[in-house]
Amino acid sequence: MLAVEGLTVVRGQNTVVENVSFKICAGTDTAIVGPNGAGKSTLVQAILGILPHQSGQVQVLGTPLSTTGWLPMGCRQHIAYLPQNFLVDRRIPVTVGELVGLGWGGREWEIPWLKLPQRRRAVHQALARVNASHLYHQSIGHLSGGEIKRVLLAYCLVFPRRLLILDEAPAGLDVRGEADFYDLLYQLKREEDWAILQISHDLDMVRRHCDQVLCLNRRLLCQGTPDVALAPETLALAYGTEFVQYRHTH
Ligand SMILES: Nc1ncnc2c1ncn2[C@@H]1O[C@H](COP(=O)(O)OP(=O)(O)OP(=O)(O)O)[C@@H](O)[C@H]1O
Repeated sequence: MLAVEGLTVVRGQNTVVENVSFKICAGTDTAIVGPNGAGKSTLVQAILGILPHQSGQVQVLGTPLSTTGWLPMGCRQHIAYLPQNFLVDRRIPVTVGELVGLGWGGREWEIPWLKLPQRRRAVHQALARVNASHLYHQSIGHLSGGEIKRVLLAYCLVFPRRLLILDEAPAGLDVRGEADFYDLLYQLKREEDWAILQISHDLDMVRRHCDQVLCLNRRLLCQGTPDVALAPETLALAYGTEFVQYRHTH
């Protein structure tokens, strides 16, 4: 689904991601962990083509991403991305139904109203999956932080895609919302074969839910199953020995 080979990304004067290589397959959930400033968001943004990369290769579904971040539309539409923060002018007069509907679209150019009933049905289904049907007519300016997260997730799900990239996605969700969120991710990977790549600081969640872990601190320190990649030695490399001792004594 995604192949990254020797990826290096420079921001300003600094190399913040260096020579990173990994692959992710359909039907799996991969976590990127590492301390603040480790380059996790930068790595994801380079994979998405939001940031250019200086060297290395990224292939999405076998199609190469250019160094400037260009990917053919037919391939890009298989990727859904939920960012860490969603900054929007709350005065924009857009309803939840309209926002989620923007994520629905076919490959080719179409007359917008041609498939209106299909789009409406898809929007309702996506909102139902994230328990947000009641927000359909709500203006996006009136949503709480957790509600915005649910609506953005519906935006990702409204069209069938294959790769879901999440940057600390459940932050802001309540306890029930978080549990539902991980159930939904499990469903997407098991029943619909989505590949999931998620940045997380919640190591316990990563142990419970993820199949593969990438431990990053500018370079990839370790990759493997949670048991391997979150072993005390790797955590000590990433976060320092004091942190690992602290976790052991609590
Ligand atoms: N716009 C920018 N220009 C230059 N350097 C930047 C920019 N944004 C981030 N950086 C630097 O890039 C490095 C990696 O940042 P990044 O946001 O990718 O880390 P992160 O692992 O996602 O951190 P966190 O866990 O805190 O979200 C940091 O040293 C940061 O200061």
